[in-house]
Amino acid sequence: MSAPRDQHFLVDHWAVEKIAGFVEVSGRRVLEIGPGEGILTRALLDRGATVIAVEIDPALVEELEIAFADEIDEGRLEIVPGDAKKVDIPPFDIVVANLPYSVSSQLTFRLLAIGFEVAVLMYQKEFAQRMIAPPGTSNVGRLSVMVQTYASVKPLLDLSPTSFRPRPQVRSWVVRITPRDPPYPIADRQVYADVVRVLFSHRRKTIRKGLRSGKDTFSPGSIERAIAELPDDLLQRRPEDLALEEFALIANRLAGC
Ligand SMILES: C[S@@+](CC[C@H](N)C(=O)[O-])C[C@H]1O[C@@H](n2cnc3c(N)ncnc32)[C@H](O)[C@@H]1O
Repeated sequence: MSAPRDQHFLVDHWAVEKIAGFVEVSGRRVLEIGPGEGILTRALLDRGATVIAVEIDPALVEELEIAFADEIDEGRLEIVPGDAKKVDIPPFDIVVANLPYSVSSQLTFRLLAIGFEVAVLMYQKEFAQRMIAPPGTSNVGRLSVMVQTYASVKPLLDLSPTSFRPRPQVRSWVVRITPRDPPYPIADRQVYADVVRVLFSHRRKTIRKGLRSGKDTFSPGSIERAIAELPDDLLQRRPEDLALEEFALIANRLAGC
């Protein structure tokens, strides 16, 4: 069984130093989601970062406020109590965090929407593998397409359960996410996100049938117009076989471009 609120704390000091050192944080505003008992927070502060730490557990917030009273007084640490999925987050440059795994997807999408220079994030290994899955492989899905459209992702570290207390049942990967402009023009980002969502919620269907299943999202007229304009060989394939460029092509046709 997993710990409540994904509270698997890092106890491997070698791993903590590696994670804090993957990007230069000195003088930068670093967002940490889920500081827990503060082991990574301490490493980031020691490297000269100003840390904004968002923690959902009120008991941990209280412990952190006592343990880091000096850093808070000096303005080097701001603790934001609340749920990182929805709480207002003060401005930041970089993200470094051992994320709560059960909300990895929602937090990743939220961070990409807010924007950042670079993020070093820990995920469950299988989740990270889905993020980097190339087109045509079984792991590819909404997550991989959306993340790869707006960022490049590089695995940095593979950690075993022994790095944590209590030990999780899964391995963990630390990855670097660097946002970038989409490699292909996207006329309307909301339409693009909707296309990717609709097609992967019918992932066994061909693109033609998947689009026609999206009548709650797109008007029947715009779906038929897009189908008439798209190449037949694309309409016969399945979403997991499409390149990013082809999702952009479909979305641009639906957006009327
Ligand atoms: C995997 S632990 C990491 C703790 C610490 N960073 C470490 O490495 O030891 C995840 C942390 O995220 C917190 N957490 C869980 N869900 C959260 C949420 N929605 N928003 C903010 N913090 C959350 C948990 O209370 C816990 O402290």
